[in-house]
Amino acid sequence: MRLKFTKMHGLGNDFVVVDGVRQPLPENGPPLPAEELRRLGDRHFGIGFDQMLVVQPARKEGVDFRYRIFNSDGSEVNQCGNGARCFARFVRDEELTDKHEIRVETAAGEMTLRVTDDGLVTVDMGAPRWAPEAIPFTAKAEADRYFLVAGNNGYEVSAVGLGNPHCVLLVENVDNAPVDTVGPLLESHEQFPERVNVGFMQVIGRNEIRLRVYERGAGETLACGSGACAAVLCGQRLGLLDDTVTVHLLGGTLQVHYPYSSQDGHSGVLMTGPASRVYDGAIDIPQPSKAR
Ligand SMILES: N[C@H](CCC[C@H](N)C(=O)O)C(=O)O
Repeated sequence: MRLKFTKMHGLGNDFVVVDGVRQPLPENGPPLPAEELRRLGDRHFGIGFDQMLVVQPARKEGVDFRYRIFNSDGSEVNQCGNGARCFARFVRDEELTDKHEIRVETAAGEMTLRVTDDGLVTVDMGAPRWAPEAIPFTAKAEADRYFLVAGNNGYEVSAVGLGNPHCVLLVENVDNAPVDTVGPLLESHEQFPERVNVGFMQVIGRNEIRLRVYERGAGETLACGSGACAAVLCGQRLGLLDDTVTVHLLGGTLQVHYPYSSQDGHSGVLMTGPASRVYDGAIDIPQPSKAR
């Protein structure tokens, strides 16, 4: 099978976007066998990506599309902030829609994406989930801070869900934060039954932070949209941040705003940033051997 794809990125968090509207892809489950998806995600043996995004036709009223997200380790996940922006740009570039406001169904629920004339995209990431079981996270009770023991050390973290789980640590300076060591340690911490994205946040002021993220299923990325929202939410909960925050990531800057309330009383986290297209490609995928 020849698979057409588009390489995109949101501040260097990079994606292979596959069009499941005009290509025959499975409606559920991975678009490819997991080992093939991991091979394509490999930056030496494949195309290389942090996540694969699968764009699919809407399957219910009130939404324009559905899209699904696969980490480079093959795991399917429910949320990707940078991916949502690239999805919105993709469907407009491909003339699959001419809307500026796009409703999309994801495994985390429905989201509204707004594409503005300056090429930026604002994503309503939905309301934060603080209850441990909704993150999911194992804890006796919901709290502003949790103390995790990992290896021979203890770590104070905040935890929040945005359709995907996040924990956030405060650091003095992201430049020397222990992302490579503490990131993987906490990513697979037993109190996060579905693993977790780990954010290292340096507070510059009440409207500005620096952030690095060790992503679940992908390792450290140059940017993490849901991670940026999670860090702002945790910083607000700790009384350190105001409603609108500029988030400086390795790959660039996002604007995060919370709370806002739409006409129907919905209150979600708004994230605004760019979405970049790099190139279009096609690759031959071995057909799974037919069962004899
Ligand atoms: N690694 C994440 C998915 C991608 C999120 C990130 N790329 C973003 O922009 O939000 C997870 O396993 O939940």
